[in-house]
Amino acid sequence: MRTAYSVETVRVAEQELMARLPEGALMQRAVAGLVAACAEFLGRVYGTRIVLLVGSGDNGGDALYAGARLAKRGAGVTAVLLVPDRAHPGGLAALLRAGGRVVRGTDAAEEPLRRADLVVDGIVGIGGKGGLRPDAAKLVDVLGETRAAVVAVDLPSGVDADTGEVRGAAVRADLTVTFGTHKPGLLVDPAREYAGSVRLVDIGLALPGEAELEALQHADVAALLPVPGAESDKYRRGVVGIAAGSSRYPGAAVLAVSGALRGGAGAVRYVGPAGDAVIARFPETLVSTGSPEQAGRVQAWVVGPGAGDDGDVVAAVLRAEVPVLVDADGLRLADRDAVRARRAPTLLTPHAGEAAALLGVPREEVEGARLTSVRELAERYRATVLLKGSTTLIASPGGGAVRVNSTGTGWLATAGSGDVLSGLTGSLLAAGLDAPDAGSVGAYLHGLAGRLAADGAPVGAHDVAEAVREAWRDVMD
Ligand SMILES: NC(=O)C1=CN([C@@H]2O[C@H](COP(=O)(O)OP(=O)(O)OC[C@H]3O[C@@H](n4cnc5c(N)ncnc54)[C@H](O)[C@@H]3O)[C@@H](O)[C@H]2O)[C@@H](O)CC1
Ligand SMILES: [K+]
Repeated sequence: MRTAYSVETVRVAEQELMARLPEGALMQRAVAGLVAACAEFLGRVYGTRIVLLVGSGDNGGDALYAGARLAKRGAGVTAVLLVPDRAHPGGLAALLRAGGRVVRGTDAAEEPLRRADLVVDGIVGIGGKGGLRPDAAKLVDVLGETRAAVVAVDLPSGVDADTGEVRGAAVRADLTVTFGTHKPGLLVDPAREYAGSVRLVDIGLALPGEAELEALQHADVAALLPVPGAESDKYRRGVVGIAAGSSRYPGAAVLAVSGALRGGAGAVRYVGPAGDAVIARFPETLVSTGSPEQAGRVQAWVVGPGAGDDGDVVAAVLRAEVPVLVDADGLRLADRDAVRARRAPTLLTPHAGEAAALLGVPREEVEGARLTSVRELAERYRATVLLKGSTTLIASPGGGAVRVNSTGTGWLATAGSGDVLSGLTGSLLAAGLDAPDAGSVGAYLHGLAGRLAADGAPVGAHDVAEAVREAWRDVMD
């Protein structure tokens, strides 16, 4: 499991560790990792031109000490001091001793930046408050006009470490070298995109059990996937009910069923007006035309994909005392109080546009503040919420770690892809996974399937559904 901790938690852990170590030792651990990453990034240090962007805190101190070590290895190092009289004194002295040079202010930065092989961004780290100040923002603009490679220290300056929000100018890094733990912003868009690839340097922080964010890895998913035992029959493996599709959108039903068949449940029931289309494609589906109550036993329901305006079906499914996944049209039709009153788990799976409609805010607001939005929705609906997107987030009511999925690919932004995810995830619910696990395992497999199916070329949703089995095998390998 990859985890990320909030700034507040990092600060506490740092204090505890610093109290036990000689002064400056922690920073030197961070610096050693930063130097190694820069050297590896450059390939060869001797003769390269490196520019340090140095703010007024310890983030700038890291950059200065790293610059000093790189200068000793033969790099030409220039530090741009944003606030010259507040640059880290020890770091600055070390750089000057090692033969580095210093320029002051943004205007003087232009020429060295244009000639740099590598820029080290030490403007601000976890001490950053609000958007970058005007002189720092100007420096970031100047940097943006150059083609230099950028290594960010701890975080790309200008992104919000705790939320992943980016308000105004921020450094776009090729590599971020982060210390002690990932910060939430490094795993959540839009900030994640500014970080480039991320390298974690262990500085020995002791972190608490519960993280702010958790990202499942292959081994975590493998441990959660339902595997039939010798005693299994279809009911023990779980039966998932799909109430989806309409005469106008029969395809949504077919795709949701295609996802459900690959999610590990023992059988798939379909209820709705698209039964003929479903049975033609998947004859193993148990199809009925009545209401969800009459469909027979299920261990979980999926409702909403392509449902059009059939609010009665959504209401009927919400009355069922089994886990329910609500997607697409179902989100619009679901009564909030009915969702809040449910005793069995509910999983809502909006994309940013649907989440925005539920929250009554513009879509851009959800896209810019994904973590805040998903938490807010989970509280308002007292349900687990899976917010789809380039970094899918899964939050449950009452706080606790938010799951983040990073297997996704831009190729998944294709019609019907969400229907496959809802069927797949509903099947995992029926197989007995709890809502956060079903959501995060579903998103993981779906993202991986999307990557495997796409392999660098466009895909349709049915390709993604078909690749779920390959993704499953890949995880179990
Ligand atoms: N505390 C520790 O034990 C360690 C800290 N380390 C480094 O220290 C950093 C944290 O250092 P600090 O607490 O000094 O904080 P930072 O250096 O991240 O930022 C604080 C400084 O930036 C300025 N600032 C704040 N918001 C700004 C904004 N929006 N625009 C421009 N300037 C802004 C403040 O005036 C302050 O001087 C970490 O990110 C990491 O790089 C590492 O050396 C590892 C050890
Ligand atoms: K930084």
